[in-house]
Amino acid sequence: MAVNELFEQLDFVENPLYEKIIADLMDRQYSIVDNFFPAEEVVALRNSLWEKYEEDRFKKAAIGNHFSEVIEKAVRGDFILWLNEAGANEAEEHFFNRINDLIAYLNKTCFMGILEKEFHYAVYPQGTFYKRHLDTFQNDDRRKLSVVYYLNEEDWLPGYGGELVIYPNESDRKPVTVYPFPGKMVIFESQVLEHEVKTVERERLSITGWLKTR
Ligand SMILES: O=C(O)CCC(=O)C(=O)O
Ligand SMILES: [Fe+2]
Repeated sequence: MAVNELFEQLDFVENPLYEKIIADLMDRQYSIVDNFFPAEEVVALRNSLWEKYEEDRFKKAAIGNHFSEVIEKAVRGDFILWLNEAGANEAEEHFFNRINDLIAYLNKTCFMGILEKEFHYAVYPQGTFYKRHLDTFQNDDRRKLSVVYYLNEEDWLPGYGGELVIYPNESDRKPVTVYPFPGKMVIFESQVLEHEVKTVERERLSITGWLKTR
């Protein structure tokens, strides 16, 4: 039986966007998608972030259990709030629907074995950054794919800083600079690619998360 016939039998619908993400990941361990969600969903998520931020629910992000606050501040300066899928509001529910759809696709087509996920909002106040690191530094080797989704205002400019810089593994490939424009999603292999967030000149908003194996 031809593969396409098999997929038809499994009620499989090929998704060109997901196929591009998969091809990018196989080729260079990261993928950048400019409009993963419709613009109104970005606005809804940004409003949801602000609401919770103003309720004082965000905490200074840590880098593990064994570091002092001083060291942590020299490594990363963002404030985070973990999302709870069970208690998601409407905007977050849309977000999780799309993420779950992507996970189902990855598991079906690539046998990635993603069984868990975790996501947090992040706010980088002016002057903060996140030094070069690997997302598995907390000894969480179940983190397979890192997902970053930017919620900045529509008028975000490159000069505001806060670029994500990804360092490819192959020494012949140059670092990749990603501007955190609203609606942009970056997916990369957590165990492979080091990256950093450059100093921000404006408050920088995002959702960051991980797709995890057992
Ligand atoms: O916000 C970004 O662009 C990356 C964030 C990051 O590297 C992290 O939270 O581990
Ligand atoms: Fe990271």
